[in-house]
Amino acid sequence: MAKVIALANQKGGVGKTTTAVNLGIGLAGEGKKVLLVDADAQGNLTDSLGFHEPDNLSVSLATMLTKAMLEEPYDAREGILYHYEGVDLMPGNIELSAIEVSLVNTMSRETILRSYIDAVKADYDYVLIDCMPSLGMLTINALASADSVIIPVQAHYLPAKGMTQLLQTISRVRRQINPKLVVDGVLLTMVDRRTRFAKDIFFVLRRDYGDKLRVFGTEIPLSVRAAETSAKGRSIYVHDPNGHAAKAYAALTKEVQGIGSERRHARSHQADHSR
Ligand SMILES: Nc1ncnc2c1ncn2[C@@H]1O[C@H](COP(=O)(O)OP(=O)(O)OP(=O)(O)O)[C@@H](O)[C@H]1O
Ligand SMILES: [Mg+2]
Repeated sequence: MAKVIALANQKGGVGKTTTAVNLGIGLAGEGKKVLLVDADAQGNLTDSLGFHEPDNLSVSLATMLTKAMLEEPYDAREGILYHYEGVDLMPGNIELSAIEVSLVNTMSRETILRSYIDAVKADYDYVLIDCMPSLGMLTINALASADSVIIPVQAHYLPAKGMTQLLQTISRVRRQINPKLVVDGVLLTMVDRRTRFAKDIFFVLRRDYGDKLRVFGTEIPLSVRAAETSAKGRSIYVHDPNGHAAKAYAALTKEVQGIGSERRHARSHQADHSR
């Protein structure tokens, strides 16, 4: 059964979509079966993988969520696209903004996306959900569907109120809808080695949120090459395989795979102690 990871931060332009692409394709490169879900009405993830409207998008996440809301039986595999670098994609587009509105007046409005993810996740090792930059209904749905959250943070902005609000939302979803939800960590993105910002942010996160909020050991460097990939419809591993950004995303891929085993390890230790 897949591990479902939401990439979430209501702040825009922090690297959620770029991380979904390059972590997803990184995991596929490690032999994992990966589904990327574009839960953003901007459809950036879909575009970045080279699927442009209106060619391929007669069925999108909005179609599936509409069916789930109507409680109609549907084929959950319908509309899943395949990218040649080895990942599947459930595309998203502007129709998701209408879904965001209609969810508000729907029964089980927080768990509509979960019913879709539950219907497809048996086929995958990882499902990555690329969230939109808001804490609206679709992001709540993504958090309700996920096992864990990765929070990309742009290294040259000090995370202020926004981070507290995001963590509170995550806690609320955990309490009310999805008790298993954990934060895998904060991922520093667009790190410029010529400045100290990344170190300052690390310090502020530690000071304000303590050791409980893990910060990934891997930092994603500021890289023009990484920024170019979205227009090319491919990952950093193909676009600039020997560059810093490709190395960083490969390291992140390893780190993310390690998290599952770390937790299993911790649990089996606990079990040992409780015997
Ligand atoms: N490591 C990087 N170095 C330089 N530019 C980057 C890097 N990662 C992403 N970018 C660029 O920064 C912009 C924002 O990245 P991205 O779209 O991944 O963020 P996002 O959090 O998904 O944004 P949104 O909130 O709008 O969905 C894009 O133009 C992207 O190409
Ligand atoms: Mg995005």
